[in-house]
Amino acid sequence: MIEVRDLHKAFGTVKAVDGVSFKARDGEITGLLGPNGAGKTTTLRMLYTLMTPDRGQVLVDGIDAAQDALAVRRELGVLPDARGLYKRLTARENIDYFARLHGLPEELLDSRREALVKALDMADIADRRTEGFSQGQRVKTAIARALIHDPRNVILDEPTNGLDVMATRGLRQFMQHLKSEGRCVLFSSHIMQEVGALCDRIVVIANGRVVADETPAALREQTGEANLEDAFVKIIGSEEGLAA
Ligand SMILES: Nc1ncnc2c1ncn2[C@@H]1O[C@H](COP(=O)(O)OP(=O)(O)OP(=O)(O)O)[C@@H](O)[C@H]1O
Repeated sequence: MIEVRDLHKAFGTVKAVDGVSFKARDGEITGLLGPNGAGKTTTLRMLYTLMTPDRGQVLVDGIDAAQDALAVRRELGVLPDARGLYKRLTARENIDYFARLHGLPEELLDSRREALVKALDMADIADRRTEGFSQGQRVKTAIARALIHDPRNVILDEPTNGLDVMATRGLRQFMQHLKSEGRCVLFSSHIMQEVGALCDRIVVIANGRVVADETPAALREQTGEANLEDAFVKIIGSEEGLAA
C-alpha cells in the first residue's frame, strides 16, 4: 500500500505539486490521471524517493520514505519516465544486474527472471543487446528489471507511452496479472480510455492538486456524464493536455 499525505514540490515559482494526498491499495490498480504538466511525474518521483518533497509524507507499506528511503525502495518496483537500460548488456543481463544490486540470492535469480521473461512475452529478445531495441522492447525489459526483486508495490510512469496497440494490450494484461497477485499497482497516464479500462480507482490531478479520487463508476455518477471522457473534462474544466 502506498500512501501520500499533503505532498508539495515547487520549482522556482512553479508549484508542480501543491498538496497531493491519496492512497493506492493492495490488490488494486490505481491510476494517476492528469493533463500534461499536471504534476504526475513529480509526484511519482517523490514516491520512489528520487526527489525530496518540500513538505508532506510518503508511506510505503507503512514505512516513511523520509525516515528510511532504502527500505521503501526495497518495497517498490519502479518503471521511471526515463527507461535507461544498459545498451551493451542483453535484456537478461540488464535484469540480472538489477537483481544483484538488490541482493537477490543467486539460487532464486534464474526462476524469477525466467518467470518475468515468460509473463512479459520477451523470450525472443531476452538474449539480444538492448541497443536498438524498439520502444515496446525497452519497456518490457525495464519492467522485468523493476520487478526482479518481487516488490509488493509497483509504480509505472506512463507505461504505454509510445507502444503500439498489441504491446499496449499485452502490458495492460500484465498489470491485471500483477493486481491478481495482490500487489499495489500505481500508474500515471493522460489517456482516459486506458485509465477507465484498467483502474479500480482514479486519482485525477490538475495544476498540482487532486481534483477527484473515485472509482470510474463513481466519477461518471458524480459528474452526471455516462462517458468517462466527458466526466474528466468536466472535472478538469478543460480538454487541454488530455488524450482520448
Ligand atoms: N526539474 C524541474 N525543473 C523545473 N520545472 C519542473 C521540473 N520538473 C517538473 N517541472 C514542472 O512542474 C510541472 C509538473 O510537471 P510534471 O512533469 O510532474 O507533470 P506531468 O503531469 O508528469 O506531465 P506530462 O503528462 O506532460 O508528463 C510542470 O509545469 C513542469 O514544467
